[in-house]
Amino acid sequence: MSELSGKVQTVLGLVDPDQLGRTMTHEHLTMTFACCYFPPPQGDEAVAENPFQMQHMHWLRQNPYSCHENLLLQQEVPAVRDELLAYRKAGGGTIVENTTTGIDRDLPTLKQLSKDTGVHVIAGAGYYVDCTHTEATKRMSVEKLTDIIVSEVLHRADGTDIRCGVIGEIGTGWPITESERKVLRATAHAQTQLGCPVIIHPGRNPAAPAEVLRILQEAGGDISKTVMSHLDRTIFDDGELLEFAKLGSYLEYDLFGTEMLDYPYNLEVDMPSDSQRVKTLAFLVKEGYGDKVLVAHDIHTKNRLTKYGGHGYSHILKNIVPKMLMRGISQHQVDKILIDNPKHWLTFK
Ligand SMILES: CCC(=O)NCCS(=O)(=O)O
Repeated sequence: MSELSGKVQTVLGLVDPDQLGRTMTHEHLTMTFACCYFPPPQGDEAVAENPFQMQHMHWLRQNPYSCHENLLLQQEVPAVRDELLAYRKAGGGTIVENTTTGIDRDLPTLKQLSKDTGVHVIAGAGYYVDCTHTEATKRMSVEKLTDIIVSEVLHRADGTDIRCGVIGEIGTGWPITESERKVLRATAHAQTQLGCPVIIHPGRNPAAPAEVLRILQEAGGDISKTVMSHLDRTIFDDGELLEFAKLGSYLEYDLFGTEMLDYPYNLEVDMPSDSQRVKTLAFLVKEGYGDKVLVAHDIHTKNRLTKYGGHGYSHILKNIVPKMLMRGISQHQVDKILIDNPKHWLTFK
């Protein structure tokens, strides 16, 4: 039995799962999203160049990916520290930090933030989407990729003495590229060796989540210990959602706080409101999937910080939980979503 078995691995070391408390399973505290810059809508080119100030934040709410500065969350460490203190005060205990190779994972900063705030932080191993894979990464064999991922969890990552506690978010697009397929197979092989949690960023197509699970399963991955992220912008039909839920992964609604009329990466997508997200959670609970639901905000741009008028990392605890209760989700079930399900997912086998 490995020393990890029955424990959760944070950036400060191993902890007992009962210590985690309320957990957001998909956040970023420091990263860059420059890889996914999207040109502004025609006619708005000048607006996109406005100084990064409060009076321009209304534009960023609808166009977050069209301003270079907005994509540099790593410039906001002091503001994120304040937000984590507020998160702790609001009853939060743990944050899973999903920044992987390709979007500027910064483990020393995560460690310092955890020390400064008392919030448990769990870091992610592995690789983001194809466009961030280096040529060297693309040339690697599945075996080599597996060794790197295993080492990031078992030994250290990025030349630090810090270990990752989950694999992911592993980035995939649609269609899934060859390099992404290799990383998925390596993820499954590493998970088999480690008995660890895995979290996936699927492509923006309703068929993408199931296809990812198929690849993982074929490579020996443990679907019951795998989280499918971003379902709020990926599967919209209730029937399709139930078909996907049957496959057995965790079901994550992690874009709480985002309202965007034109989702630039796929204009077919109507991004739901928070009220619609809560309705979907209630539906999944009613259908018997209460043990599989997870929630988060996936903060990955500056404008979502409270410093810039955004909802911040405490939005779910402060605003969404009361709404869940109002819509008939019991306190017991809320606790499952915020405490028990993350704890079970994050504990090494
Ligand atoms: C790195 C953050 C991330 O991937 N967030 C998901 C954004 S979206 O695909 O849901 O638009």
